[in-house]
Amino acid sequence: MTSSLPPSAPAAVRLRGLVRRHGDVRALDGVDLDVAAGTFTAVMGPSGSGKSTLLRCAAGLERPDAGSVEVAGTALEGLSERRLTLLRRDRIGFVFQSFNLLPTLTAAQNVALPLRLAGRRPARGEVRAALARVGLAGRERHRPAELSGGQCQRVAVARALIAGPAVLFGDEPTGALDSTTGAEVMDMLRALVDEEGRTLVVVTHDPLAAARADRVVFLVDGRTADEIAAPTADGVAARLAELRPASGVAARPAKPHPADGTAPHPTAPHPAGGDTAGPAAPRPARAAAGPRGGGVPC
Ligand SMILES: Nc1ncnc2c1ncn2[C@@H]1O[C@H](COP(=O)(O)OP(=O)(O)OP(=O)(O)O)[C@@H](O)[C@H]1O
Repeated sequence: MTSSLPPSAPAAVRLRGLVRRHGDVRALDGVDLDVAAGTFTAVMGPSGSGKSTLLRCAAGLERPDAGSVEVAGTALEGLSERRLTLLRRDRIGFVFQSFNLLPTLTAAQNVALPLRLAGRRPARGEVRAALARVGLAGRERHRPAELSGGQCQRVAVARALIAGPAVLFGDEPTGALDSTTGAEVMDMLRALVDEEGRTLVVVTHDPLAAARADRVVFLVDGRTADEIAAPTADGVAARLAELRPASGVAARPAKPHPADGTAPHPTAPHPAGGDTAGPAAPRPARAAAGPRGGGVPC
């Protein structure tokens, strides 16, 4: 199934025939997807259906084995590692389930980091305004350990947006938060689209979170299986239940992750998905200590 836009609509992200293999597993098996600028897309699907892989390929964190990725009109294939790194730094924002803030830096220093890495000194008030925009006015000097989980994710969002990316990707950005805090973060993300015309693509397992999006795209076995426009939580949950294997077991093996000790995932903090060291980025901490509420430090 192809999820495309009318020919006139500008695409912030355009994926064509995306294939990504991990050994024998085809994590992505020919995905076509267009994301219109200024819209909020949620990506859902059973465990192992390829959601994170899709996001990482679209954001230039992983190279697909076949197919093409275009972000804001720039084709990613064929870019050197250096050009890809610069594109990620300047045009792509990424937030992870596990926040990935640098613990020794204040909120303001974390947010300023992508600009510093680009050799730019933040303009006066720029970082303060970015933090205010995500509801953290007055928290500039707090370190991550002095912030709640929801506040940490807000810092991560401010950091991902500070360079003015064309697209903000989020891999289960509320997955480590309790439901109330997660809902507040999703509302904030929704407001970024409505009030600032940002473009968001977010992987989530939560139908309530997905209902904040303009559209939900469902992946099954590495392919787009369906999509719902103007989603409701009930509609999303019902479709998801239909798409899940009857046994309730993941159709394909769940990915290895650090908690299993089965794969050496990199753990270095990754500012705004645009590190200078290359495409590696930490995978989300799936087996985190549990949901984090408003008052629990990150
Ligand atoms: N680094 C990797 N090494 C080996 N296999 C991988 C790797 N990353 C993903 N896979 C495999 O690719 C498939 C898709 O994984 P992916 O993480 O994209 O799925 P997902 O839909 O995000 O899953 P979940 O909802 O559980 O996070 C899975 O079968 C997974 O085991």
